[in-house]
Amino acid sequence: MAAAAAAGGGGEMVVVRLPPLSEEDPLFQDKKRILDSQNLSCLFQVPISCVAADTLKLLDKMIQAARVAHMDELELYFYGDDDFGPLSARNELESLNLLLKILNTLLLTTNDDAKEVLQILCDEILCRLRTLGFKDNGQMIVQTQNQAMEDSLLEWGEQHGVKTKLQVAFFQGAGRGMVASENIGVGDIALEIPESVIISEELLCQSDMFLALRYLDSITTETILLLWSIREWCNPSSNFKTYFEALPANFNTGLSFGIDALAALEGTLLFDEIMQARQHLHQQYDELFPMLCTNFPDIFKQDIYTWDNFLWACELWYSNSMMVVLSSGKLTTCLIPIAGLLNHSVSPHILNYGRVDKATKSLKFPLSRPCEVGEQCFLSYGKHPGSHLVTFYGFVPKGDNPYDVIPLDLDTSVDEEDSSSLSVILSQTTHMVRGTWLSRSEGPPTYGLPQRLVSHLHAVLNCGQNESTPEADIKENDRMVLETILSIFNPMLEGLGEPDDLSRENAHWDVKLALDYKDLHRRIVLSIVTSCTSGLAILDS
Ligand SMILES: C[S@@+](CC[C@H](N)C(=O)[O-])C[C@H]1O[C@@H](n2cnc3c(N)ncnc32)[C@H](O)[C@@H]1O
Repeated sequence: MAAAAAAGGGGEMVVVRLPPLSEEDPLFQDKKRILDSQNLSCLFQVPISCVAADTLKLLDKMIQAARVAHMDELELYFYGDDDFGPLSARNELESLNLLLKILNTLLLTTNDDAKEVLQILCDEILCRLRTLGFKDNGQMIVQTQNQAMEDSLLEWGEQHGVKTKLQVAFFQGAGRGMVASENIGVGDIALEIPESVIISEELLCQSDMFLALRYLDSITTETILLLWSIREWCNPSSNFKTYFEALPANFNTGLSFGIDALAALEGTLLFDEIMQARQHLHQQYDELFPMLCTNFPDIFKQDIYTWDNFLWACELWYSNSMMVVLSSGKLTTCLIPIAGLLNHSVSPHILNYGRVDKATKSLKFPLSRPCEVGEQCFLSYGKHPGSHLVTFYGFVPKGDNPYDVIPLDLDTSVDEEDSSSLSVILSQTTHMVRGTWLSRSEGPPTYGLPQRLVSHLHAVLNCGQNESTPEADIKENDRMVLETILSIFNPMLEGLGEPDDLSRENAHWDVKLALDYKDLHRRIVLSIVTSCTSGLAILDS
């Protein structure tokens, strides 16, 4: 989707054209409906003589259109008709960066008068990008620590062609992270890693392990890579010795939770997620060992391929790997020395990365929002809910995570004599909630709850209504919906019990993390209960 743009009629207008919505996008129809309902198109004519305030009003419209274009499924689900955004930090970053790219391209080709108005737009976008995440830095406290390992890793990287504007620092509760060693602007490359130091299956191809196992159907290349990394970790003459030496001895993810932490999670979905993941890994280990040690004793030494080392490698790959398109065009899971020191944020600096530049044969990490000297530079690990981050990464991120949702398994058995619009609502069977503090509306008709969920319950509870429905009936219908939601979430809240601050102070890392996650879960459930209760109070008043 290339951005098209041109200078318009007689030099009086600048035409800013957003890429049209793709019909291939599964959300195309929904996005088009929203754009139409907001009277937005992909084409904006900015008068060159516009006063600054009018120019900024036009920019607001452009940003709204870009937000809709970048909506994902979750944002669409929680979208309310009168919600113009911002929808999430990710969406905002994508939208503002798209516009900046289009405007910067226009700046290269337009005349001086047009440049002035374009510059006003660019400056405003940069200003908005600067405000998107100031909170991150203050929330992580820098610690002073011996960083000999990290210094060696950076030196090794430099010798192998790594270029960086970042350095390593230690943060309480997050281990190592990377901070900007100079001011880094939007679009600047914070880190550049040569493909030759990326650990991927392409590196593995020539190894004795790969040659021995490649014909075994039951073992995937990813598993061989994981087994290879265990051996390299223990190999003092590995080409990646400096990288493996600088890795943590323990990853402390949910996969290593002890019995007390698991007990603390009872009543949450995370308990099931961790148990299933652990069971899967145990099963995988039991299928591989001791079989491989018996069949390939020269390659698989028993003392190296222990369950503990296997779990360490699984945690390494889950918490440190990235999906990258290599110069060969292959999309594959990789370990990337030095880039693996970047921590995650829901409002990251680096959002778009993951394709090796064929010209330079390097993987570049450009900034989507500026990072000032001394500020921690964050990456996005992806659109993950807290439960996934605890299980596979071992932390709950700070700030509002829009992917923290509670799925609802609603009984949708209703009479089939419904109208077509009703069937559309009912066919949407996957419903969910998230913290209602993320919602912009509190009162009727949705009371801070997702519009799609409320419409679904209206349909299921047979409270079809239209413009001529008397107010008393509308209120009664709303009451039924709110009471139904309360009947789901009140028992959930009771099941979660009270927060337990005392036992947390001296608790082990895993119990603390489990309790942090439970607090988050409780906060979401409580917000639903509170919104429903306030809604019922509004209906009573
Ligand atoms: C790719 S590594 C990042 C470097 C890591 N901090 C280290 O010291 O090696 C991913 C791990 O960093 C930690 N981490 C990343 N982002 C974090 C955050 N926002 N808060 C707390 N810990 C974080 C988690 O332990 C996660 O498993």
